[in-house]
Amino acid sequence: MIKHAHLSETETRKLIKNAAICWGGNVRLKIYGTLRCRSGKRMKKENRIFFVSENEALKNGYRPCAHCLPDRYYTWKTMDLFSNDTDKNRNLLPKDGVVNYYGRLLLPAEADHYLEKLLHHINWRHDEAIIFGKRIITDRKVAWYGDREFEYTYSKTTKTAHSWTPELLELKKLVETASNETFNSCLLNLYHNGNEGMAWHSDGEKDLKKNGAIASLSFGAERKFAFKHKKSKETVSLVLQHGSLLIMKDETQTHWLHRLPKTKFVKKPRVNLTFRTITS
Ligand SMILES: O=C(O)CCC(=O)C(=O)O
Ligand SMILES: [Fe+2]
Repeated sequence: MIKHAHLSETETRKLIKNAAICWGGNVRLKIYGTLRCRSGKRMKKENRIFFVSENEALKNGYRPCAHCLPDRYYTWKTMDLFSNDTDKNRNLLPKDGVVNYYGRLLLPAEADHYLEKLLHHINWRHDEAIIFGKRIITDRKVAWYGDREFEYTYSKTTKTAHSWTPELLELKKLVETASNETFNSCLLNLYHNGNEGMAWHSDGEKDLKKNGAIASLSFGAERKFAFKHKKSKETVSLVLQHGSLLIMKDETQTHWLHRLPKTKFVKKPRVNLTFRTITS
C-alpha cells in the first residue's frame, strides 16, 4: 500500500508502468477500484492510495467499487447481507419469541475435531417414539447427557441422561459463555444424511424450564432449519453451518414449531446438540 500523496507524478507513472501499482483506493471511504475508474479519478490526491494487488486492498478492509467493479461489488454486497444474518443480536422471529443465530462459534478445524469426537465417543441409539399409539424406531440416532441421571420424557418415551463427556463439557462451557445462559443437559441428534430429519415440533415438554433458552450447536453437513408460527403459519428459515450456534428463547416454544427438513442433496452426516435446562 502506498499513498499517492507520498509520490511525485514521475514516480507514480513509473510504478504503474512496472506494475508495482495496479489498483487504486479511497482511504476515507475504504473503497478500491481500477486505475481507470472515473469516480476514482475524481477523488482528491490526499485521499488516494495504491495497491499492488486486489488481495492487498481486500486484506486491508477495502471493498470493491460499484462503478468499475460491479460484479465484485454485488458479491461483496450479498456477502454482507449474509453476515447480517449472523448478527447475534438480531431476532429472526417477527413476533412471539426470540431466535438468535450466532453463526460459526468455532473455526472449521475446531469444528472438525469436535465432529469426529462426537461421531465416535457418544453413546448413540436409534430414537423411539410412540406416534398414534404405534412404536416407531427412527433412522436418526439420539443421545442424552446431563449434570446427573435426569429422566426425560418426550414423544412418550423416557430416557435417562449419561454424565458429560470431556468434549460435551467443553462445548457446554463455550455455549454458556457465548449466550450468557446456563444449561444442565443436552439432547444430541445424529442425522446420517439428508434422508433423515426432524418433523415439525416444539420443545415445550413439561420437564423443561418454562421459556428457558435452548442452545443448538451444529456440526457437519449444513442443513436448512425452519420455524412456523402455530397460528399465523408464517415461516422463517436459515442454514445452520458447521460449528454454528442458534439460541431459541422466551416464548418461542409456545408459539412456534421448528423442523429440520429432509433433503436429497445432503449426503454427509450432521450432529446437532441442543443444550437445555431440566427442572424436574
Ligand atoms: O437438529 C436440529 O437442528 C434440531 C433438533 C431439535 O429440534 C430437537 O432435538 O428438538
Ligand atoms: Fe426441537
